[in-house]
Amino acid sequence: MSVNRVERRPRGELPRVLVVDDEADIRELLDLTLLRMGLTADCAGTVAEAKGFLAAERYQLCLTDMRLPDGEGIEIVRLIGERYPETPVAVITAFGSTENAVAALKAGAFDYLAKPVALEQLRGLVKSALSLPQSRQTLDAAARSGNLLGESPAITQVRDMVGRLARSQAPVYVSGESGSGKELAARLIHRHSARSAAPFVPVNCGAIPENLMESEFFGYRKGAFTGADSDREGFFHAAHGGTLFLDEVADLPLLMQVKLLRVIQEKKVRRVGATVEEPIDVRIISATHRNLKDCVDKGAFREDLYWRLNVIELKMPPLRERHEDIPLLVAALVERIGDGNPPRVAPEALHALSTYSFPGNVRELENILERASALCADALIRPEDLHLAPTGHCDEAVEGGRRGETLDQHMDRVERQAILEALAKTGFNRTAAARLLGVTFRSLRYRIERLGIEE
Ligand SMILES: Nc1ncnc2c1ncn2[C@@H]1O[C@H](COP(=O)(O)OP(=O)(O)OP(=O)(O)O)[C@@H](O)[C@H]1O
Repeated sequence: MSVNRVERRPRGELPRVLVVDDEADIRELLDLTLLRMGLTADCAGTVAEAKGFLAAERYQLCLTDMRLPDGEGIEIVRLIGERYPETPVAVITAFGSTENAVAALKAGAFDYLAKPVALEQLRGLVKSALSLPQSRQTLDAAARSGNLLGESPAITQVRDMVGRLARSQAPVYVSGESGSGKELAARLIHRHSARSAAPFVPVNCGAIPENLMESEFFGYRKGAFTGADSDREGFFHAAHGGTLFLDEVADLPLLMQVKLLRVIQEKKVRRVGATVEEPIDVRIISATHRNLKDCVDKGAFREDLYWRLNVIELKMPPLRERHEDIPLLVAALVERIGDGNPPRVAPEALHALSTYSFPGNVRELENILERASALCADALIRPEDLHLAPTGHCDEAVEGGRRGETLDQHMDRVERQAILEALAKTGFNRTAAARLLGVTFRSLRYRIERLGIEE
C-alpha cells in the first residue's frame, strides 16, 4: 500500500480515522480492521504527511506510531491537542515501552496500544474514542450542573482539566486536602468520558480490613475459604468497562500495592481461589488527602505503583485559596439544604465565612451551613449561628507566632488550634478527629476538657 494522498477513498458520512505508521503491513492491518468496523481511514507514513491530512480533513480518531522516519508520534499528539482538540489521538508503542506510553498520555493522548497490536484491544479503543462527545464546550456547562461550582481561576482551571481528562483513558491521581472535591472531580471525569455507560465504583481503601482486601478487590471462587459458599465478583469486576476510584489510596498496605500494580500492568485479575486470570478493562482514578510522594519517600508507598497511578495529576485547590467562590457556594448550598425554602444569609455571616480558613474545605462549609440552617432563628443565618472555630481565621493562622505569651500558653494555643481543625474537618466526630490527630479517643476527650473547647 502506498502512503500518499491518492490512497484516500471516497467516503460519505463514515467516521474517519487517520492512521500514521511507517510500516506498510501495520497500516494495512489497521486500515482493514477499521474498514470492517464501518469506518474509513487515511494512511500516512510520516509526520509531514500526517500534518497534510490533518490540515485537509476532520478526523474522529488518529492512531499514530511513536517512531516515524521524520519525527516522533508525540509531535502529532501535541499538534492535535493544540489545533484539533476534538480529535482523540492514540499512540502505538513498542512492546514493553511503558515510558513512551506514559509520555504520550501526559502529552494528551487518549490512550495507547502496545505492539503487537491486539485486534480486540484496537476495536475497544476505537469504540471508546468514537463514543466521546464531539465538543469539549459541553463539559464546562455539564461540570457546573454536576456541582463543581466556582468562578475563580483555580476552579476554572480544574474544570478545564476535567474536560481534557474525560477525553483520555489515562490514569489520574487527584490530590488535594480533605473535602476539597476530589471525589466530585473523579465522578465528573467518569461521567463525561467514553466509559460513562459503565459503572463508577468508589472504594475507600482505608476502610477495608486488611484480611478481606484481596477478595474485596479481586473477588473469589466458591470454596476459596470458609464461608465462600458461592462465586463473588470484586471491585475490579464491578468497574469493568468503567472507572474504579481508589480513594485514600495511600492507606493500601504494601502487600496489596504489589497485587494492584500487577493487575494494572497485566490488565488481568485472578479471583481468590481461581486458577485462571480474567481480562479486565478498568480506568483507575486514585486520590488521597496525604502527600503521596512523601509516602513514597518514607517507604510506605511503592514508587513503581506511584508512577503507574500518577500519570496525570489533578490538583484540587483548597477553599481558602479561592475565597472569591464562597458567596456562590454559600448561595448554592443554602438553596440545596433549604430544599425550596432556603434561609437567608446575613452579610456579616457571609463576611465571616469569606475570611475563614476552612481546614475541611467545601465539606466543612456544607456542615457549617447545615448546622446553621437548622439552628438559626427567623430563617436568617447570623455570624453566631456559624460557630466558626475562632482560631481558624486566615489572618490569625497566617500570623502564627508567640505574641508575648508564655511557652505553656503558646503550646495550649497550638494544641487547641490543631484539635479545632481536626474537629471541623471531621464534622465534629471525635473518633474520626482522634484518628486524624494520631491520639486515642480518650486522650482527645481529656484534651478537649482541659482546654475547655466547646463544640
Ligand atoms: N467545587 C465544588 N462545588 C460544589 N460542591 C463541592 C465542590 N467541591 C466539593 N464539593 C462538595 O463538598 C463535599 C466534599 O467533596 P468530596 O467528597 O468530593 O471531597 P474529597 O476531596 O473527595 O474529600 P475526602 O478527602 O474527605 O475524601 C461533597 O459534598 C461535594 O459535593
